[in-house]
Amino acid sequence: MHALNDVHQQFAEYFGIPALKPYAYLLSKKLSEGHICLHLDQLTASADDLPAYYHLLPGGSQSLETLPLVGKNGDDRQPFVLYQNRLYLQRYFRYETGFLQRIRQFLAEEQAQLPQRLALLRQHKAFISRLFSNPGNGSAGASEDLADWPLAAAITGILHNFTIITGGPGTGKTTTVAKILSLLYTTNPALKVALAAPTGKAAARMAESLRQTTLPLEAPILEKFQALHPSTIHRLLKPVAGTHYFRHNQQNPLSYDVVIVDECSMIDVALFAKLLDAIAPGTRLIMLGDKDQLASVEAGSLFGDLCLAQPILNQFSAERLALINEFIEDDRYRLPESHISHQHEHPLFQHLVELRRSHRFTGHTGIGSFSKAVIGNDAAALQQFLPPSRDEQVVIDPLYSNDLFEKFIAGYAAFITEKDISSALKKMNALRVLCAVREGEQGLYAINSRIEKWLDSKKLIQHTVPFYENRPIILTRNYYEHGLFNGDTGIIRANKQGVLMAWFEDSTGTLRSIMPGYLSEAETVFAMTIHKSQGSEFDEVLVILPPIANSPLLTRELLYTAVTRARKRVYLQGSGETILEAAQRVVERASGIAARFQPGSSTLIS
Ligand SMILES: Nc1ncnc2c1ncn2[C@@H]1O[C@H](COP(=O)(O)OP(=O)(O)OP(=O)(O)O)[C@@H](O)[C@H]1O
Repeated sequence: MHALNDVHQQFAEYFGIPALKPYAYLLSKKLSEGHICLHLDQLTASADDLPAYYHLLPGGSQSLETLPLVGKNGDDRQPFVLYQNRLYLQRYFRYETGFLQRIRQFLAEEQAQLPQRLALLRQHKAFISRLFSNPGNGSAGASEDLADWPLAAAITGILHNFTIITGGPGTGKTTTVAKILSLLYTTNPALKVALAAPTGKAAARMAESLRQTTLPLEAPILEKFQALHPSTIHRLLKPVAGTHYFRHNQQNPLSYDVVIVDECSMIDVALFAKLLDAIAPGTRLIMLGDKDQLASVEAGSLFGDLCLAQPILNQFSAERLALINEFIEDDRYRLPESHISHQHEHPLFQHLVELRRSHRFTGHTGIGSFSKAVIGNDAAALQQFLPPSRDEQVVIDPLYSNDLFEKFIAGYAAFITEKDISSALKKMNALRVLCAVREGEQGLYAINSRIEKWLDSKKLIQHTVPFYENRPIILTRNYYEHGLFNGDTGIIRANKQGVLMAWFEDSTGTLRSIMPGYLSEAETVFAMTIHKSQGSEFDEVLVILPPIANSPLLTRELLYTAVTRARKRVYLQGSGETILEAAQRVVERASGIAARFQPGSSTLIS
């Protein structure tokens, strides 16, 4: 008898079926690593994770079908489901199936609307051409892809009920949404629009950038933009207290005409399934995100999976390409014919557009080039940034210089010495230290405490009580009762009565305070994990990588996400070797999304 000191083993043993145990063990392990299922045709690779006392079935994965507790199509209510050579837990299979079914419903529902929407587009041709008259001078990278992808994305969003717009930082996703909304508001001033994102910060950022639009719009439309209210996905769906359910679901869908969801790469499979469930397929759903970013901490990388479900992005039928080009007056920005595809069978064909020109990172140096080199695993380009590089925006420090660290954290004095709380919050969010891991010398806990000690030594803080004055905090769970959400950042400051309170800004920029004692789950946020930094941006970041070679945690997505949090400058403490290794390491999360979307494959369970 082996000691049950491993949760995956406990899970495997629970079902008491010897032949099932190794599969249950591997599945449990995969789920803990963010996969939705276990790929049975990749078992040889996973078998290394199996303890020596478990043995896979000699007859291969086919023999799994004969085992009790393994259902074949999800309808037989067994704890495990075997489908298209993937083993799922029933719950995850249902989420994945529900997600795919719902997308199919959106795609089916929009068909009847297309002729009318096409007519609407043509009717407003002058307006659209004016909005898109300037595709900008952003950096398209080495390929110099000048095509006006934002216009292609906008036309996609206007024609369809289901649209995905993916792109790196500053590629114009929000601006494109502003343009889509401008047209939709023009044609229907009573349009009901919901803006949501997985974190309050990301939702607020999207709303703020929509409100600050510089598009040449008429006053009534600008007023509509001012009235847009962002919310987290949780708040939009209205959680039922004490359960995992939401008040909005298939029986009680949200009553909006358009739902826009940003930072979709952060949404896990369960929340994605519930979100789609709560949106009636007659609604226009526009999902924004960066397919190259880290996936959710929980299971699933559905946004990335959807983006990768088709082998080539930005392909259109000849007819659609010609339609888009009708709106582009300048020949240089027209979509070239090389983007015509005759393979129209994929259900997501023409529903997904990748924006490729960054308006934030222009030119060929700095954060834009570095992040492209990370995503492209371009070792030669990455090497250019290693010392003695003198790049203005990307500074790599393999020696973990104390001087650099202290100079960076000295920047925190700006918010600490700022009297006005709103301004202090803004200054606090102008820079951030990002850690790849929580434990160890370069981990979150040690770095936060090192920063606190240094600031204490400079008399900038007095770290005598847990909620000391000027402690920056991040919430690690939702506090619905206080309208505060996981990922919200605040600051401890005294109120007029001299009582130390936690201060937060809501999505409209209004300050609110709460007794810190209510916030049982809050962490110090001089430094935060790269995972938690998703959905936020800072002028400057200091990324601290652990000095260990071959860490499975250091992946391309992690490094890319960290670097692209910075708007102006990124400092990276870590060796060149660690950076090159991270750029090489891609973690693909197992799911059935791409396979179940293949033409001819049945998405639906029988
Ligand atoms: N066609 C354009 N020409 C010039 N500037 C543009 C254009 N489109 C967007 N921008 C500017 O580029 C910046 C980034 O645009 P936007 O916020 O829409 O990008 P995003 O992809 O949503 O970025 P984020 O990664 O922050 O979500 C904004 O300042 C915006 O005004």
